[in-house]
Amino acid sequence: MRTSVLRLIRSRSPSAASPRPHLLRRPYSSESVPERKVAVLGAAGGIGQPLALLMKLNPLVSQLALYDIAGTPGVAADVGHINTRSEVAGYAGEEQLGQALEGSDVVIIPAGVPRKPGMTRDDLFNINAGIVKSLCTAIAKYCPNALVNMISNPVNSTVPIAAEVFKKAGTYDEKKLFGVTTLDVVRAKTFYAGKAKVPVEDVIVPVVGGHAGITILPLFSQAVPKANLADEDIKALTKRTQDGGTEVVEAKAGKGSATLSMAYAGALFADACLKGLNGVPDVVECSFVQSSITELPFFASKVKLGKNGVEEVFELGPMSDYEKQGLESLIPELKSSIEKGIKFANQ
Ligand SMILES: NC(=O)C1=CN([C@@H]2O[C@H](COP(=O)(O)OP(=O)(O)OC[C@H]3O[C@@H](n4cnc5c(N)ncnc54)[C@H](O)[C@@H]3O)[C@@H](O)[C@H]2O)C=CC1
Ligand SMILES: O=C([O-])CC(=O)C(=O)O
Repeated sequence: MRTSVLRLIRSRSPSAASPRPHLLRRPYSSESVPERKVAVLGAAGGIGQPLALLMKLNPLVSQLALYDIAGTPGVAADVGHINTRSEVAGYAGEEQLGQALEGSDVVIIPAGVPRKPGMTRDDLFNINAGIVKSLCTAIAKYCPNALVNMISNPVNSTVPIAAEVFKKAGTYDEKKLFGVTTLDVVRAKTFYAGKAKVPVEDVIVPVVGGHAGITILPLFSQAVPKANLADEDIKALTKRTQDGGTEVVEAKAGKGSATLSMAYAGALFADACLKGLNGVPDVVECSFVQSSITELPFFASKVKLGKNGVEEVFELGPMSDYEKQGLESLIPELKSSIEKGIKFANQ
C-alpha cells in the first residue's frame, strides 16, 4: 500500500526522475506513530476553539473530531486547512454525537457554561452537571475505552458525576477518567518562576487536592529549582494560584473565564495522555483522579500515565506545616463537592 502510494507520488512529481527523499517523507505516517482519534466536546466554545487548534498541531493525533451543539462545521473547516497529519471533522447536534465519539482514544470535555464575576465554580453546577451527565452517557455507549479529560466545571463534582454515569453503564475504569487540573500547575509554575526569578521552563511544582479555591493546593515546598522564598511569599503564591481562575474571570469582566491558557493546559494534558497510550515511559502529570492517597475517593496528585491510562497515583510526599494545614482545610469542601456530584448522578 505504502509502496504504491509512494510510486504514485513519484510518478506525479516533476522531479520523479531523481526524487528527493525528504520531500516524500511523511514523518508522522502511521508507520512511526500509532493512529489516535481525539474528540473535543464543546469544540466551538472559548476553550474548544483554541484547543482544537492545538490538538490539530499535535503530531500524535491522526483524527480530530470536533463536536458541539452548533458551530463546529465552521471550526472544523477552518482548523482542517492546517498542514498537519490529522484529519478533522465537525459534528453538530446530538444526533451526530455518536459519530464524533466512535473510535476515540481520548475525549476532551470543555462543554458547559463559564463563570461570570461574583460566581463560584459551584454556581455552574446546575447547568454543567446535566451537560456532563448526558455527554458521559454517550461516551459509555460509543467509546467506553477512551481516556476522558474533564475540563467542565466544577471539576470537583463533574468527575464524580462521570464516574457514576460510567458505573451505571458498566463501563467505569478508574484508570481512564481524569479531571484536568493542569491549569493550576501552569499558573503555579508561572507565578513561582516570576518570584524566584528562574526560567519557567525549568520549574516543576506539584499541585494537589481539587480544582476550586482552597481545594487547589500547590506544594511549593517541593518546587524545583529550589529558591529560598520567605513564608509570606509562599503564602502569596499559594493564594494567587488558588485564585488564578477568579483573576481571569474578573479581568474578562463578564466575558467568561480562562480560555487560552486553559486550551494550552488542556493540550498539554491530552498530549501526556497520548504519550502514555503510545508507551512513552515516565509520563507524569498532576490530575484529579480516583485515589486512595487520602480519605477522599477522588484527589488530584501526580499521576503516571501509561498504555491503559493511570499507571500509578503518587503519594503527596513531604509537605511543609503550611501545606499540611492547607490539606486539612480543603478536605471538607472537596468531600462535599464530590458527594454533591455522586448524589446528582444517582438521582
Ligand atoms: N478545568 C479547568 O481548569 C477549567 C475549566 N473551565 C470550564 O470549562 C467550561 C467551558 O468554558 P468556555 O469554553 O470558556 O465556555 P464557552 O461558553 O465559551 O464554551 C462552552 C461550549 O460548550 C458548548 N456546549 C454547551 N452544552 C453542550 C453540550 N451539551 N454538548 C456539547 N457542547 C456543549 C457550548 O455550545 C459552547 O460552545 C466551563 O465550565 C468552564 O468553567 C474553564 C477554564 C479552566
Ligand atoms: O475560574 C474558572 O471559572 C475557570 C477555571 O476553572 C480556571 O480558570 O481555573
